[in-house]
Amino acid sequence: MNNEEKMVILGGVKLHGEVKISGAKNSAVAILVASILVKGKCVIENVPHVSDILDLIDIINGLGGVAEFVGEDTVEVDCSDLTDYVASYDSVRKIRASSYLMGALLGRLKKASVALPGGCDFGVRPIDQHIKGFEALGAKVDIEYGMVNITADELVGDTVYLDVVSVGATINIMLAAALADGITVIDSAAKEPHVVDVANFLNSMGANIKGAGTDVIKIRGVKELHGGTFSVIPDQIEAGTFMIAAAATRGDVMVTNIIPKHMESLSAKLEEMGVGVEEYDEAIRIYVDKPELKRANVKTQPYPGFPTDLQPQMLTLLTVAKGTSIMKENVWDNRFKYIDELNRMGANVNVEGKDVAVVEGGSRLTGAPVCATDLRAGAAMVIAALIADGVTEIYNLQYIDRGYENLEEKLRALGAQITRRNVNPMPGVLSAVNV
Ligand SMILES: CC(=O)N[C@H]1[C@@H](OP(=O)(O)OP(=O)(O)OC[C@H]2O[C@@H](n3ccc(=O)[nH]c3=O)[C@H](O)[C@@H]2O)O[C@H](CO)[C@@H](O)[C@@H]1O
Ligand SMILES: C=C(OP(=O)(O)O)C(=O)O
Repeated sequence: MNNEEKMVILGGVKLHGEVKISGAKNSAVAILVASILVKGKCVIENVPHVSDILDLIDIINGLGGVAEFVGEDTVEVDCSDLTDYVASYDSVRKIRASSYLMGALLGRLKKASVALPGGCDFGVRPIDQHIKGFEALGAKVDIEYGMVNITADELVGDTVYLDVVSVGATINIMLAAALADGITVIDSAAKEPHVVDVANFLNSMGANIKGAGTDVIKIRGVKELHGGTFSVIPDQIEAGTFMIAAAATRGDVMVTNIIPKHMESLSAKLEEMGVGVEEYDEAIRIYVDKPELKRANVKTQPYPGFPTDLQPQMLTLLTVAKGTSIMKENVWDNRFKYIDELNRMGANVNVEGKDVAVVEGGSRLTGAPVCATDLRAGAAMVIAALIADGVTEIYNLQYIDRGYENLEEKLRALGAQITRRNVNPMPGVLSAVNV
C-alpha cells in the first residue's frame, strides 16, 4: 500500500460485468472528523477502507478519541473523552481533510491547533474562507510556525458569505457552528453531495442544519450532539471513474450502489460523446456500441457542474474520441501535471496557460512506465493503461490508495488484467509481465 509497489496492467480488455461502488471517501473523512463534536458513540457504516480513512482514525485516536473499524466497512468513533486539540504536521500532512479538525475541535473544545493540511497538490490550496468563517463566529485565528491556532471564549452564530464556493470551508464552518450559540448562515455554500451528507450526519446526531445542498445553509446551534448510526453515501468519484473506464475500454458495465442523480453531469457528457448510458434506481449501465466516440468540451465546476475530481479520468477518455476536445479546469490552478505522463503513453494533449488542455483525439495509447502524480491522476493512468496496447507499470500508488478501495480486485472482476507487485529494483525497465 505504498510507493514501494507498482501496478502492472496489460491493456486491451473491454470491461464487462458489474461493479459495486464503495462509500464516499470525501464524505467519510468529513463525517469521521465531525464525530469529534459528538458525546457518545457514532457507528458509521459504508466507510471505504482507504488510507485517508486509516490515517484519520490514527489522528482521532491520537487526540484521545476512540476510533476503529469494527467490520469490513463500519467504523465506530467515540470522542466523549477527547481533550487534546493539537494535530501536528506529522499526523495531518498527508490528508487534506485534516483541515476539518479545525472546525470540529473549535466547535467541541473552543480551541484547535492544527498544522496546515496536506492532500493532493494542485497548486495553491488556501484556507482563507475557512478562517473567515471561524472569525465570523468570534474565534481568533493565528498562523505561526506552520500551525493554525484557533481559540474562542464563545462561538456565536453569524452570517458568512463565502467569496469562493468551497467544499472545505462550507463543511468546516458547519462543524464550528453546530454547537455555537444562535444561528449561523453560510451564503454561497458548496452544494456537493458530501456537504449534504455531513449535514445529514450531524442532524441525525441532534444538530439543526437546514438548506444543505442549496446556496444557503442555516445552522441553529444546539447544546450537545448524541451518538447514533449513520451510513455514508456512495462515492460519486469512484462511480464516475468506473463509468469512464467502462466507456474508454468500449465495455459494458453495470455500476451499482450509486445515486444516479449525483452522476448527471458525467452521464450527460458521456451521452453527448455517444456512450450508452442507462439509468436505474441505484445503478447506471455504461456501454459502447458505436464504432467511434465523439469529441466533447468539458469544463469543471462546483456541483452540480462537472467535478474536477473526474477531470483527469475524463480527459483520458477524450484522447481516444474522434476530433479535438477542450478540457477547461475551473476549480484548481494546477491540475494538469499528469498530462506529461499521459503523453508518454501516446496521447496528444497540449496545455495552454494553466487551465486549458487541448486534446487531439484518436490516439493509439501504448503501455509505458508512468507515475501517479496525485489521486485522480493515478486513476487516469489506470484508465489509460486499460486501453493501451501492451503493458503499463504505474508507480506512486500511495496516491491511488488514498481514495480507491480494492481497485485492482474490482477491475479484475470486470476482466481487467491488473496486478500489484513490488517495485522492480530498476524501475523504468519493463520486466517480463505475466498479469
Ligand atoms: C476532502 C475533499 O472533499 N476534497 C475535495 C474538496 O477539496 P477542498 O475542500 O480543499 O476544495 P475547495 O472546494 O475548498 O476548493 C475549491 C476552490 O476554492 C478555493 N479556495 C478554497 C478554500 C479557501 O479558503 N479559499 C479558496 O480560495 C480553492 O483554491 C479552489 O480553487 O473539494 C474539491 C473541489 O471539489 C475536490 O477537488 C477535493 O477532492
Ligand atoms: C483531491 C482529492 O482529495 P483531497 O482534497 O483530500 O486532496 C480527491 O479526493 O480527489
